Amino acid sequence: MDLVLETKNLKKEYGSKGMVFTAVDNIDLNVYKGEFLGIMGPSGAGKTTLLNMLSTIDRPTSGEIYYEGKNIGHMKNRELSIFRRNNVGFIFQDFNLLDSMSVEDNIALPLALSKVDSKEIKDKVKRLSKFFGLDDQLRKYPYQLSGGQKQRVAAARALITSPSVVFADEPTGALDSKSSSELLQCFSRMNQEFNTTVIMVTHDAFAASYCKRILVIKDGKIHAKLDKDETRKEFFKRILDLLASMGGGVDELI
Ligand SMILES: Nc1ncnc2c1ncn2[C@@H]1O[C@H](COP(=O)(O)OP(=O)(O)OP(=O)(O)O)[C@@H](O)[C@H]1O
Repeated sequence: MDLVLETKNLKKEYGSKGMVFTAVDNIDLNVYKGEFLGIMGPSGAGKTTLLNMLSTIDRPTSGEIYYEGKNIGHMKNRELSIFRRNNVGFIFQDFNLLDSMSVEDNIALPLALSKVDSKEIKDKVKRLSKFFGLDDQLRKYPYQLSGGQKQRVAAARALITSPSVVFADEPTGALDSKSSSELLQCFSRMNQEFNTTVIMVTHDAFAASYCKRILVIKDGKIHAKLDKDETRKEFFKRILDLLASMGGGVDELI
């Protein structure tokens, strides 16, 4: 399997002398092409801090991050922002769509910013909107969509640059259970059909059960790892069992 993302001794500290708090504590991680990786853990465990460093939004205090073997720590801010635009897709809990733009323009935005040929943009928007069941929504504006539709627009936008990795931070957090299931099925399909690598932070064991592998983070460290080698329902039960066995501080995850 091809290694897409690798970290070595990844650390993030907040504060200054005498008052240092370690949010992510020496994490070593390998993520392979086509993985659907879930990151779980109690509130304050360091999940978002880890995700922000992996997705290049934030820089580590120490340690290394390699994308397809390339150390991104040496990149200057401008180079890093171009790298991010071309290699990383984002899906946030609150969608982050631009209200003044149509669905079509929201999906196309990352390519429009990269000055890609308009025919190529149209073709890609068409293909992805079909995949996400949004063909009839392209002329609408975000306020005219349901939460589930908005999140599928965000997913299409995240995929349009064919990124190495798509990061999703609590993508089902603002959705009802039916929309959550639909979105997670889309994630599984995009993972299978496009071989997209997805890294998703979630509190929700049901959402996590769609992943192929789960890391549970606690106090900034990897506390447990789970690989899916059974049906989704059986995996869901195993996740619940693990979280229950962890006891204090993880009740909120269940
Ligand atoms: N900018 C910051 N300055 C200081 N401390 C921070 C900062 N950002 C995060 N922290 C602390 O780092 C720890 C990890 O935060 P993080 O947001 O990564 O946790 P999380 O696992 O994503 O939590 P949640 O599930 O509640 O979103 C927390 O104790 C938090 O208070």
